[in-house]
Amino acid sequence: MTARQADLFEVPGPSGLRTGEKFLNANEESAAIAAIDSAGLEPFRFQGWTGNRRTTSYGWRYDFEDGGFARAEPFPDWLVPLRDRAEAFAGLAPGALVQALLIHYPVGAGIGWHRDRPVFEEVVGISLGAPARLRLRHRTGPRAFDRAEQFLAPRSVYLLSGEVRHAWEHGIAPMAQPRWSITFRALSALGLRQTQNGPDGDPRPGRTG
Ligand SMILES: O=C(O)CCC(=O)C(=O)O
Ligand SMILES: [Fe+2]
Repeated sequence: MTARQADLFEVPGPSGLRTGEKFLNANEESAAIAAIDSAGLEPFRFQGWTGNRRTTSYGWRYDFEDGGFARAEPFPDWLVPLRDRAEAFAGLAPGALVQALLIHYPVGAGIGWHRDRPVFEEVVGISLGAPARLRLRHRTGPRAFDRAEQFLAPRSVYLLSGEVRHAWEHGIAPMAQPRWSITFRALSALGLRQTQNGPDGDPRPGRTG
């Protein structure tokens, strides 16, 4: 897949946001949901608080309990072709998306306002199951925000880069139907430094994922 396909388009709002519908077909979506469901996801934990969504990471993981950034299990085989397609969609070099996060949002779960951690640069998400709205906001004053919203069709892909990734926050309101997502991330310059100078002297993250 390339970014030049007819069903990919630039969306209005903050720059750096791009979406593509029909990134997966219905069979691929079912297979991906089944693979996520059997991947041993665990409730997301943040400083003693437990969220409703369930997650697991590959390649690298960011531990929100201890603030640590560490190697995780390598990508499972089923994820590698999706990672390759996500890189092509985003115009990234093969192997750039070194981290994958699987999320299952049961009914009533969402994700609060946040920016992804600064160890990461480009973020490429695949949306599965219920249609969702990616809410976006950018602070313009002490209590004022610019707001935007991006509809995420099932089986679609989105890229967060540049302005929307760095200057805007994103979140998804709790939903009435279950949703699953696959988020791939590239390392930022900070992430590359941290992975080069880790406590165990790890070299740069492997290019095989
Ligand atoms: O489920 C999604 O598509 C968004 C996930 C997300 O924003 C994150 O994990 O940082
Ligand atoms: Fe995020």
